[in-house]
Amino acid sequence: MTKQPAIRARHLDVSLHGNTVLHDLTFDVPAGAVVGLMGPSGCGKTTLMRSIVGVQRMASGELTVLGQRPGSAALQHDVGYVTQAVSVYRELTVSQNASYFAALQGHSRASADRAIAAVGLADLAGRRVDRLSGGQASRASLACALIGAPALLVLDEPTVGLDPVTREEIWSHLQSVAARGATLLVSSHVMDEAARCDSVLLLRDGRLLAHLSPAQLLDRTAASSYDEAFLRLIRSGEMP
Ligand SMILES: Nc1ncnc2c1ncn2[C@@H]1O[C@H](COP(=O)(O)OP(=O)(O)OP(=O)(O)O)[C@@H](O)[C@H]1O
Repeated sequence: MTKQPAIRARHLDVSLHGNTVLHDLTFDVPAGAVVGLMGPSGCGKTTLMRSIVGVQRMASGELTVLGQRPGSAALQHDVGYVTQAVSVYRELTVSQNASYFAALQGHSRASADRAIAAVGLADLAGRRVDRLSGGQASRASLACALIGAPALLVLDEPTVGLDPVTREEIWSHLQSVAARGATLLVSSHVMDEAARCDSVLLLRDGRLLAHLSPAQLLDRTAASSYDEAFLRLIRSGEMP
């Protein structure tokens, strides 16, 4: 039996203040996959993520998340979302933040501790977020989204502005979350991060250019790097 996709979009249009910013998007994110969401600044990545987590109204088309309407009460504990900005309380410690988010969702202190350990912050659990580095603070946000082991994690540029070593660490945490069976949708500007994903959704000007595996991306564009592959796709504007 084929599992239902974690995210299913059909002819999805989304408008912001009268401007259509997502046009006719049709794609599936398979359950258990790590899917990258990539495209130039302003192409609509954040808007698509906000639609998926149910904080952005769609104009037309269909969008289902774990078989439900985005943002429905049934999904409350099943979807984790990490925005671009660090979304934890800076004046609280990592542990206080995680315990607070756990309590809000009716989860135990132990689940908060597990989430902190899962992002490698156990040693810094007692430190205030405003006394952490940027990468550590990003991991603190990620820990809060991991509490309760949501089935779908939507992460808006979790590695933006981070050095390659910290990016590697974050990806290794994400990969261990995926290994547990969660579905991950992760946006990024760094095309090399396509290699970390099972497949990549490429957006340009609010339209889906392609949904390919990393190997297909290189093959079909005859490019030697993900940057080059992406530029070729963007410039051709055509499905490979
Ligand atoms: N409040 C708004 N009203 C009208 N248009 C908006 C509004 N907010 C964003 N937009 C436009 O919607 C488009 C998509 O924006 P979005 O933030 O989703 O892009 P993005 O791909 O996430 O960009 P970035 O990579 O820079 O974060 C952009 O062209 C932006 O100018």
